[in-house]
Amino acid sequence: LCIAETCPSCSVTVLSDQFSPNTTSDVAAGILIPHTYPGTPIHVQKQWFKETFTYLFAISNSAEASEAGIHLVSGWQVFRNTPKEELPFWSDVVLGFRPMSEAELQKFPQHQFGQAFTTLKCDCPPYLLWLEKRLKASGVQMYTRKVADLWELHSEYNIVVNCTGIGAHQLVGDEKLFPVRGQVLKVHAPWVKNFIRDGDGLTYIYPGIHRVTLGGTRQKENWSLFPDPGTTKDIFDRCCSLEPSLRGAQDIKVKVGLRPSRHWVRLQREVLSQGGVKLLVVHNYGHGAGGFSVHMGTAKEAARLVGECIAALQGTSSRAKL
Ligand SMILES: Cc1cc2nc3c(=O)[nH]c(=O)nc-3n(C[C@H](O)[C@H](O)[C@H](O)COP(=O)(O)OP(=O)(O)OC[C@H]3O[C@@H](n4cnc5c(N)ncnc54)[C@H](O)[C@@H]3O)c2cc1C
Ligand SMILES: O=C(O)CCC(=O)C(=O)O
Repeated sequence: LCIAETCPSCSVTVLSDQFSPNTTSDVAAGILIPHTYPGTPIHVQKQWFKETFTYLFAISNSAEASEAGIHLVSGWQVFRNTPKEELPFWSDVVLGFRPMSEAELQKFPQHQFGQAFTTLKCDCPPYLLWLEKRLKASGVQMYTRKVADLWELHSEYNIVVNCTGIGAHQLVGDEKLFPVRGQVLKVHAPWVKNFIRDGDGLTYIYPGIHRVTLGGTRQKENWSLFPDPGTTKDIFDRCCSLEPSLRGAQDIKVKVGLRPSRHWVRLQREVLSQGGVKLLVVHNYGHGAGGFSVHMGTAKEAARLVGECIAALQGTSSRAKL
């Protein structure tokens, strides 16, 4: 979408073996709380987060908000022990970040420190459909197709943007990319209005417009997409210990996704070449546990790299497919 919007002369096609609701992004809780990529400078990560926050905040303040599934949510991140770093790098991007008061902490007898703030939350399946609608309105073509090798696209396209998430492990043989399996529950509990996140990152409760997401697990190198019933019970019990009223939650649905994890998001240009023929590639994958929180910032950077590729192509003769 960023490419279609920033480069109207390009003809953009989306190829994917799965669309919503069958992607990792559909499983995400969709909360805007960044995770840290150890291999990326913090100021860059902050910029990605800020751009994403600003973009979604504008949607949350528009008539599109409910169709796009975006809303503000306030809540608490609680810690059993006071963390070394009391101010995360994103604290001045979210709204109203402050330490929790004694009165608020009384709700969490097992925790001794906490942070209160307001952030954005997205119901990912409606958001993805909303994005698809905007893509189609911009004239973008969408086809179901599994790509076995990027090179197979060279005769049809000048530039390939690789946003395949965990699929890049097989597609480009990236050994630095690994799955971190996450299981979550989506429940009906409309009285839960505030988010609660245990600072260890394992247990969280995120109310959305229609359902509340309860999490979670972080299982490195586990490729299983099958829900585990023992894990479902464990997640439910952990969440009920943070918010006992959840015992009354109904219609529990279980989802599993594989976080496309890497020490840094692979956001770079590459030139593939065979027999003197070149294919320009922009990679944008490896967003791990925080892909939703930085999606617009990284998409803008990917679109900028596509702009560089176009400039390079304009200096050559292979412009026919643009
Ligand atoms: C349980 C869980 C909870 C999460 N919660 C949050 C959260 O609250 N906040 C947050 O910021 N992040 C969260 N995340 C992380 C977030 O979901 C990911 O970072 C993000 O979804 C990655 O998006 P993506 O588009 O790169 O990958 P995907 O959503 O997996 O999309 C990749 C697409 O590429 C297609 N594809 C792959 N290989 C090929 C191929 N060879 N040919 C054609 N198409 C291909 C796939 O079909 C898919 O459509 C969560 C993740 C999980 C698992
Ligand atoms: O970490 C969080 O609190 C949000 C959910 C998430 O990003 C995840 O489970 O990976």
